[in-house]
Formats: sequence, C-alpha cells, structure tokens
Amino acid sequence: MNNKFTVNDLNLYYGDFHALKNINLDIKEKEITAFIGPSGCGKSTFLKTLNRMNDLVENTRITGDICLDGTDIYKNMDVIELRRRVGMVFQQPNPFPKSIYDNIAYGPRIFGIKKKSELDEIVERSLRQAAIWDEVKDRLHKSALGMSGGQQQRLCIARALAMQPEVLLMDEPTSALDPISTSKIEELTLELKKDYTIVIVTHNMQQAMRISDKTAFFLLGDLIEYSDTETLFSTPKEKKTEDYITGRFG
Ligand SMILES: Nc1ncnc2c1ncn2[C@@H]1O[C@H](COP(=O)(O)OP(=O)(O)OP(=O)(O)O)[C@@H](O)[C@H]1O
Repeated sequence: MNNKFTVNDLNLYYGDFHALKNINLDIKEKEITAFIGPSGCGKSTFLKTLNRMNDLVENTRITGDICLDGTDIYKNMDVIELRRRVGMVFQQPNPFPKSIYDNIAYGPRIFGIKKKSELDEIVERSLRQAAIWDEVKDRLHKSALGMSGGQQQRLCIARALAMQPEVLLMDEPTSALDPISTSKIEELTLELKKDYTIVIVTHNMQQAMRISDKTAFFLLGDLIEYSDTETLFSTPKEKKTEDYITGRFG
C-alpha cells in the first residue's frame, strides 16, 4: 500500500502548551488507521492537523511537515482543496438544519454544481455509499433533524462523501451512539475502506481491534507505539502500551 500521509517531526503548540511532540508516522492508502490513548493525549489534535482544522484555533503553532500524496499540506496546498480531499466526521452528528437532500447537496453546490440531475445523482450515490439510502429515500425533503442519532451520523458521512474525498477523518464517530448504530457505522467504515483512506479516533479499544489495520497509541502528546493493530494489541513493544491496553490506566 502507498503512503497517503507522511508525517515528519510534527510538533503542535497551543500557546505555550506542547500538545504534539515530534510525531513521525505514515498513513497507508485504503487502510483504516486508529488513534487510541487516554483523554487529553492529543488524538483529536493530531487528527485535525491532517486537514488543517487547527488553523481555526487561535495561537496554534505547528512545526514539521505533513504530506498528502507527497505534497506538503501546510506549505503547498490550498486549504479548501485539502478539505475537499480530506473530509471529516465529528463525535456529535452535526447535520445542518436543512432537508436531508440539502445537507448532501450543500458542499457540491458551493463547489459550483447547480444542475438538478447532477445533484440528484450525487445525493443518491452518497446516501447509498453511507448505507442509508433505503431508510431515507422517501423523505429526502424532510428535515435531517428528524432522524435518529445513528441515521444523522450516517448522513454526516454521506455529506462528507458527496465531496468525493480521498480520506475520511472520523473523530470518535460512534461515541454518542447506541450499540446497534455503532455496529452499523463500523460495518460501513469497513465497506468504505475499499475506496477511501480512513483515520479514526476512538476511545474504544475493541472498536480499534474490530475495524482498524493499524493503531497508533498516544500518551501526553507523544506517539508511543504504532503498528499493525493485531501486533499492537497482542504483543505491544512498549510497557506503556501494554499498561494502557490491559486497563492499568486511562
Ligand atoms: N484549543 C485548545 N487550546 C488549548 N489547549 C487545547 C486546545 N485543544 C486541546 N487542547 C489541549 O491539548 C491536549 C490534547 O487535546 P486533544 O483534544 O487533542 O486530546 P484527545 O486525546 O483527543 O482527548 P479526548 O479523548 O478527551 O478527546 C489536551 O491537554 C487539551 O487540553
């Protein structure tokens, strides 16, 4: 597998606080990479560096570099283009207070697609890819806020897919969901891996084991260990990883 992202000597500071410390790692194309670690260890911060969402946070300083397909995303890439290529799904489903159809069509419209037939096609394709088409096809023009939490989260995934991204960043996408919705999102994530590179932050180690190919364990801003998921959970190299995955802290 090719590297989708390569991260070299990445440091991130919130003011004086050193939140990410000299991170080096590669993220493989069309794999699922999970970030695990206790609360506050920098998982979300790191995820957000991958599509420059941290640009929106004042007093943030970054050193080192992150390349997407070999191009430095901080130095040589337009941020709008980056965020089109690298979509994001958040912890709390956050549909717009609009119809299901308009939620999906929103991004493509901003990118200049106006033709109804084209938008119809994007809406259907995205909802199918997010495994929610059958549940919503008869209510496309009803408010997205009337959907269940699990449906809203799949809608948000469909909304991200409508932009035809290459990478999907998922920040604890199931932590607000019940077990059935969680397993639907996990199945969907595994299905999406055929076409997309996926990076997921999760508090749930079973979830990382179930769905990810690679796992990175963070602690206090350090990347402690990064390897095949199976290896990391069965034979961790670092004592700190072992302590965490066996529940000694965190
Ligand atoms: N905007 C900010 N300004 C200052 N410090 C921040 C900011 N965002 C995060 N931090 C700090 O950076 C550290 C890493 O936070 P981050 O949210 O990345 O951790 P996390 O591992 O994702 O945690 P959680 O699992 O609780 O979401 C924490 O100490 C946090 O308090």
